[in-house]
Amino acid sequence: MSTPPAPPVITAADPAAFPHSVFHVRHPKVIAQVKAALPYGPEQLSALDAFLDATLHGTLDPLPQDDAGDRAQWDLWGAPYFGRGLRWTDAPFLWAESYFHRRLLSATGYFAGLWRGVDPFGPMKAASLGSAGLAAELAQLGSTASLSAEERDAAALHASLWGNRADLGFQLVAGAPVVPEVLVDDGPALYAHLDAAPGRVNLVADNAAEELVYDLLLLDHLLASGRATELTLYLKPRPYYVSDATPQDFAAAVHLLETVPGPAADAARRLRAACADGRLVLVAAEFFCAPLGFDALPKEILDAIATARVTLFKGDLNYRRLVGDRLWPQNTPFRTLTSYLPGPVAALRTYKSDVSVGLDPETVRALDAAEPGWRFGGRHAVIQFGGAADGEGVSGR
Ligand SMILES: O=P(O)(O)OC[C@H]1O[C@](O)(CO)[C@@H](O)[C@@H]1O
Repeated sequence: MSTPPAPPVITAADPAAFPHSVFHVRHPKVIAQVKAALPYGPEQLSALDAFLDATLHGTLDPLPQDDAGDRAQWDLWGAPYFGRGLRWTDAPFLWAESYFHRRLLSATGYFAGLWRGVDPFGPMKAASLGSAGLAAELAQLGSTASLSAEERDAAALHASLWGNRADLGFQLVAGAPVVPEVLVDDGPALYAHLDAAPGRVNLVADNAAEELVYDLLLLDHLLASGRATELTLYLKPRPYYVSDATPQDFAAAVHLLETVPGPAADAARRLRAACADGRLVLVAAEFFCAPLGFDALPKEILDAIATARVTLFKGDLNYRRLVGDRLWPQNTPFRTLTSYLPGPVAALRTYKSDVSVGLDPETVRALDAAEPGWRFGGRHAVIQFGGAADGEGVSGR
């Protein structure tokens, strides 16, 4: 059994590296967009300005008093960083980005007063869900009827994969749409695994709106084709990372599907029926808004992974939490890094950050030479299937 030591955790401290730009380029845009999205009053607007200033020029301090009830929890999570004169970019990138999004909610008044419970990203999500492009794509779904069964399988998986490019935070800095490239496609192995024995499929969702619509179509495809006997969809209990999907976003996505006659509305009808009879269960787990890797998953989610036929993890952030937010040698096997989980897992991930595993060195060399920055552009993706735990692991995750 090989147990290579874990490489250092990624931080945003290096001004020349990508994570630093998330704090210094992307976050100012996110806050400007939030300020413009809703008619906030002076209190929220100045809290947002002060918060941005603190993340750019200040040091890490405890959560302000608000009504969320998680201050003691954050004091524990933040103990290594709070009150030590550390800049936001000095803490682990995964931790600091998560704390950024938690503090952003406080600044908008999400936990108390008039703006309590109002999603600061709601208008952006609604615009994405209501886009003419998405409506046109959904109206064309009937054209997949002419595809072979294998092509339909691949189409459902790849639509869910590339739906991840529609992450609204990412679009603030992404360039024009580009030709996508899948570097690893374990889709056929994943379907073969499900064909060998159907069972419950868990999907850990990422973004709302367009991405969630295609995730729902994938779940419907798995249920309708008999691969999944039951489904569990993991959502965020509250807004997080700009466009992450909440139960309210789930309802909005089902509603949109219902409005497009044909295959989209048919899928919505089946999904509603599955919700009604308990074959599709939604879970909005607090853990998914925690600044932690999945090696800290609580027992109930680990049990759900152990008893599922497969658990699908969507998107870049879930990928970082799954394999560990570290600069792994890129040929480290995905299976090795996910073997700490008690059941089969697969990742559907477009590249939006440094972490990269499961690639052969020749592919990496060619990508680095042809397109420096390929790991941040959202043009490359992987579908990686980890199979069941095989006892191989990495120390120090
Ligand atoms: O919505 P996704 O695919 O999880 O992407 C979120 C990603 O965007 C970033 O915030 C910036 O690229 C990453 O740090 C994060 O992992």
